[in-house]
Amino acid sequence: MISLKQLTKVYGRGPDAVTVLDHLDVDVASGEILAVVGPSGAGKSTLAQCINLLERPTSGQVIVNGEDLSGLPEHRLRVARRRIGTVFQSASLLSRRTAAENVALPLEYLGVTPAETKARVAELLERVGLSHRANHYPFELSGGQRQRVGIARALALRPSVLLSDEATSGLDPETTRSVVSLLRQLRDDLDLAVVFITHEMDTVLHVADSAARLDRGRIIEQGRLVDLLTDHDSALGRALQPQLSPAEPGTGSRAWYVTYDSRTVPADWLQRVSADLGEPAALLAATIQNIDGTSTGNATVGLAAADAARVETAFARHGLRAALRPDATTADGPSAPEAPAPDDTPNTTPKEAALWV
Ligand SMILES: Nc1ncnc2c1ncn2[C@@H]1O[C@H](COP(=O)(O)OP(=O)(O)OP(=O)(O)O)[C@@H](O)[C@H]1O
Repeated sequence: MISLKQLTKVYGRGPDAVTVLDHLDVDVASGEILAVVGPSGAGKSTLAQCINLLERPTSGQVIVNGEDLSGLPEHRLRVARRRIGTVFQSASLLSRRTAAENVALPLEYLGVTPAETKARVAELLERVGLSHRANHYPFELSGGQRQRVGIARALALRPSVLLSDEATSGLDPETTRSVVSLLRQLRDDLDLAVVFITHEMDTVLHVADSAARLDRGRIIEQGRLVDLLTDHDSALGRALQPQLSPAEPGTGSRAWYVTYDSRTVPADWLQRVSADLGEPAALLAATIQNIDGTSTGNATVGLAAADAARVETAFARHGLRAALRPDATTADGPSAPEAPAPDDTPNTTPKEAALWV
């Protein structure tokens, strides 16, 4: 388990001081994946660096399994850092080392015997499905395979926390899905607490158990994914919904943007709403997914009914929230907030080396 308590990072001093992280409180339990999302400049990279203590927080605590790591002196920090494995964007593998030699790196720094290292590396590569690529160099591996090597390396010292810093950014959707499914598998098999930092909102639905939105250094909303997605008033929940381009509602009909607002929306809600209103309902766009056994999603529905209050009531009766779309041809619902814009992804820095030394 990892807890951040009042975590604060201020760069500069006096009138030049910039508060980049502002009293963050976050808990991630063992066996849980928390996605941290936020627009460019929100403080995601700084948060990642404070979690693995490449940067010292200005104040507040980083507590792993009950021990506060933030105040440790440098010589003890090296050992403490082993509890947090980090996977970076594009894995940052050493190009002159094979996959196996890259995974071995943290073990070599630790002085593990060659025989033990060999056995552990073989076990780790098998866990990430790359035993057959052990002797390949990074340039001989696909992007997804390189990330798997990065994950294996991050797990080498048996951490209880895995920090994924934009680890799927830049990967194609299919590779992202396979990396995400590996992370979920590892979460379960190793009971890891995973902090998954990303600017890719659509990945969050596939990977996370819970999500937090960081904006200008503050956590402005956080919660279990299923709670966020079934709460119409959650801006983060709505931002996490896939955005669709609905079909035209047809002459005489208007388009309604509908979100799941309850955990108990019946599967046949469209027929029910249609029956309640006494008119056919046209499905113009819909995305529905199962999160923790609960159906959530959004839809655009075309209806001829003129009485808006009556339509809203008909949807509300089945646990849905409906609002008229201002323009049926636009892709976003009327109250759907803008998802954070994709932004430049951070580059890895030589500082990372400190994680293995
Ligand atoms: N060493 C530093 N000194 C001063 N300000 C910094 C430093 N590092 C980051 N910042 C500032 O902190 C803020 C957050 O930066 P950070 O890189 O953590 O955001 P981010 O959410 O990761 O953004 P992006 O997704 O674009 O990488 C920015 O305004 C940035 O200019």
